[in-house]
Amino acid sequence: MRNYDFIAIGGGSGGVASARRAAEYGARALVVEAARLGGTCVNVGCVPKKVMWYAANLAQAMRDAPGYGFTVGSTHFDWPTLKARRDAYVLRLNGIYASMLDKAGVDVVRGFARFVDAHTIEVDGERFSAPHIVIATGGRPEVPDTPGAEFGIDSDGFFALETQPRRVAVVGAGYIAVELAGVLNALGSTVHMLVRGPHLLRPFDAMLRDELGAQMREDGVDLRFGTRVEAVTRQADGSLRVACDGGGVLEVDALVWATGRRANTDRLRLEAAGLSADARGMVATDAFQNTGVDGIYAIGDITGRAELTPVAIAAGRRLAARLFLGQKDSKLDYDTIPTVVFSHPPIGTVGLTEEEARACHEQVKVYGTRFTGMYHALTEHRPRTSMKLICAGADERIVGAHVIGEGADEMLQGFAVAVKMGARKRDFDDTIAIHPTSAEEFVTLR
Ligand SMILES: Cc1cc2nc3c(=O)[nH]c(=O)nc-3n(C[C@H](O)[C@H](O)[C@H](O)COP(=O)(O)OP(=O)(O)OC[C@H]3O[C@@H](n4cnc5c(N)ncnc54)[C@H](O)[C@@H]3O)c2cc1C
Ligand SMILES: NC(=O)c1ccc[n+]([C@@H]2O[C@H](COP(=O)([O-])OP(=O)(O)OC[C@H]3O[C@@H](n4cnc5c(N)ncnc54)[C@H](O)[C@@H]3O)[C@@H](O)[C@H]2O)c1
Repeated sequence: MRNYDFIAIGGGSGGVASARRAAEYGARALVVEAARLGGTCVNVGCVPKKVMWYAANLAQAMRDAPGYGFTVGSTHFDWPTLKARRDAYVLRLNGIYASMLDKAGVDVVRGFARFVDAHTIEVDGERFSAPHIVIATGGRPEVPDTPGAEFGIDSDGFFALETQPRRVAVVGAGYIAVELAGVLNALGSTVHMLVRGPHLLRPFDAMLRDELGAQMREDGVDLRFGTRVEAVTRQADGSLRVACDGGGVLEVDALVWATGRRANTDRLRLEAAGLSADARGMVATDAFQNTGVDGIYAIGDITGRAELTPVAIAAGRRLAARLFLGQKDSKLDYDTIPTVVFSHPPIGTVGLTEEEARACHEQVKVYGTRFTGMYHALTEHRPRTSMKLICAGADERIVGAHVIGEGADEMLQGFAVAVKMGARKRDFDDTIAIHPTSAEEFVTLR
């Protein structure tokens, strides 16, 4: 038995961040990781996704270039080259994570952890104990039990693709579905999006989801709402036949299930620690990441709240400060979490949607604008930018800020600080615009 002060099960965003801080505050810390350090974000999430997004933007820039007087010769995009370079980058990051943990004095054990009791885990027959154990095991893609579902791939499979599929069906309407569909479309695949409901990005402000749908359609994505996949079959030539309800049939080279994720808690032997999970494998916590069992905490995706890397990191760091720095009140505020969807065009959003604001505030005022950004004044492809500020109360406190369009991905971080600090509309009005930018519209809305 090896004894520690703190054990993080899972070496992804939350586990690594919490263990590094715990060690910094003097704790003997251990991270147990079953696969590759960095977890979902580094290996099959944010990082490889953003690389693909950049590639897609380059493809678009080459299409825009003639508007600025460039004659672009014939271009060729080689998927295997991009994949090899992307994989090499991710491998470098795995190494950086290992050396960061080493420098911080955190021990790393490679293997799959299971609980023995509330303070003990077992990894490949070896036991480790600690008074404080955080479960940070993240999630994995979930695929529906549609007949022939196994012929499709999930987001992990997307990142493993060795060649670019020429025709693709993407099932789902969440972050992953719109991001992967946008990338594939910009890189030249024919993309069909099969959405069972009436909207993309259901929890988002209606302006964002409607605008994204309209612009994806204009960009050539075949967006089909109210469509369920009934069966997938592989044909003799290797292509897939996708049968939808209502009789629609598609022939594609790949089908990507982007239908949500479930938590990695099913093989952890939670019951040995006196814990249980819900139907999606999520572990309930209080505001301090405490589970129902003393000394066991949960952070990140397995808590089912705002499944984002910075959220897992922030929750882990605050937990470490509470446990080892004496900061008794240290906890993450889950309100007002900004987020970006790396769709084409990208979306930035923070705070309440208009619908949510109207449900919880009596006095709501909405400011908005829709325009073509200057970059696109000269290009043939002319996506628009839409913005919305949602204000509540007599003093017009900004409770929501939403933007879709060129640059939205880099625009919102600073505004999120202002919204979090309780900025009023007049504070935005008092701020001098930065010209010429799209972001300046946020401080000139009337
Ligand atoms: C395609 C995709 C794109 C994304 N893009 C973004 C983005 O742009 N921005 C953003 O903020 N978020 C993004 N996310 C979400 C983000 O990746 C997650 O919110 C984040 O990784 C969660 O961190 P975590 O620590 O909870 O879990 P993870 O990072 O998933 O880490 C969990 C780790 O635990 C390990 N593990 C599991 N069980 C065990 C066990 N029993 N023993 C030992 N180890 C175990 C796993 O191997 C894994 O490495 C994306 C996700 C996906 C899938
Ligand atoms: N840019 C980012 O920050 C980013 C990017 C990707 C993922 N993420 C995080 O990862 C989480 C998971 O992303 P996700 O896209 O897997 O989940 P999601 O919950 O955002 O979307 C799942 C989608 O699948 C649909 N769906 C579920 N079951 C279905 C079925 N049987 N048939 C058809 N459609 C079905 C849902 O209606 C929904 O549209 C996100 O919520 C987000 O927090 C973040």
